[in-house]
Amino acid sequence: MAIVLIGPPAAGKSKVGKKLAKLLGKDFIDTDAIIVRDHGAITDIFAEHGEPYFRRLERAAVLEALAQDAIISFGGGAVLDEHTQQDLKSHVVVLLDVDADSVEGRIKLDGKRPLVPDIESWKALVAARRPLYERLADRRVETANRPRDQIAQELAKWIHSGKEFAE
Ligand SMILES: Nc1ncnc2c1ncn2[C@@H]1O[C@H](COP(=O)(O)OP(=O)(O)OP(=O)(O)O)[C@@H](O)[C@H]1O
Ligand SMILES: O=C(O)C1=C[C@@H](O)[C@@H](O)[C@H](O)C1
Ligand SMILES: [Mg+2]
Repeated sequence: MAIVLIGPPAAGKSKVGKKLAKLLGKDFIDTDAIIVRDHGAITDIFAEHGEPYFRRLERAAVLEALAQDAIISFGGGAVLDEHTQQDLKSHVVVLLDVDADSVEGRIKLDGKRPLVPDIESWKALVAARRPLYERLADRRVETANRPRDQIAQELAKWIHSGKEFAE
């Protein structure tokens, strides 16, 4: 069984996932990184082939990742796939959440997300996805104004306690 981090773009899934894996002594897998490894930069894939093609590559990356007993950070939209939604039922799913005001600075920093070039598009995209993120998650963690180390430690404690199986 894997521990899967889902949530809005720039919520901190990749950064926190890496730290959590280290704390738990598990492998870390990032579905965006699998796609980049096999197919090149995400912005290029979107520009050359469009979103539906990207989502097919993403579904393959999700399958590769979920086959392993690891900490897995999903790309922000990986949960849109209905097969992936079904698959997540047999894994521990954590929603890393963040509000628009707190994410604004993070988004501006890199400009690497083709679907969220600015904060207005982030808001619209996250509003549309929020019910899905919340439905799939076993636990929700607020990341605004909290250091990544603290978030990773809180999650590691929760996993160690075994409570994720009872809740
Ligand atoms: N708790 C935090 N506090 C402040 N900044 C953060 C925090 N978590 C992440 N960041 C910053 O936000 C940016 C996005 O983080 P990260 O890449 O981990 O997000 P993500 O959820 O994986 O996004 P994506 O959906 O695009 O993969 C990075 O610049 C990171 O340094
Ligand atoms: O939220 C999204 O749909 C995306 C988030 C990123 O992690 C990448 O997977 C890509 O930019 C798409
Ligand atoms: Mg990421």
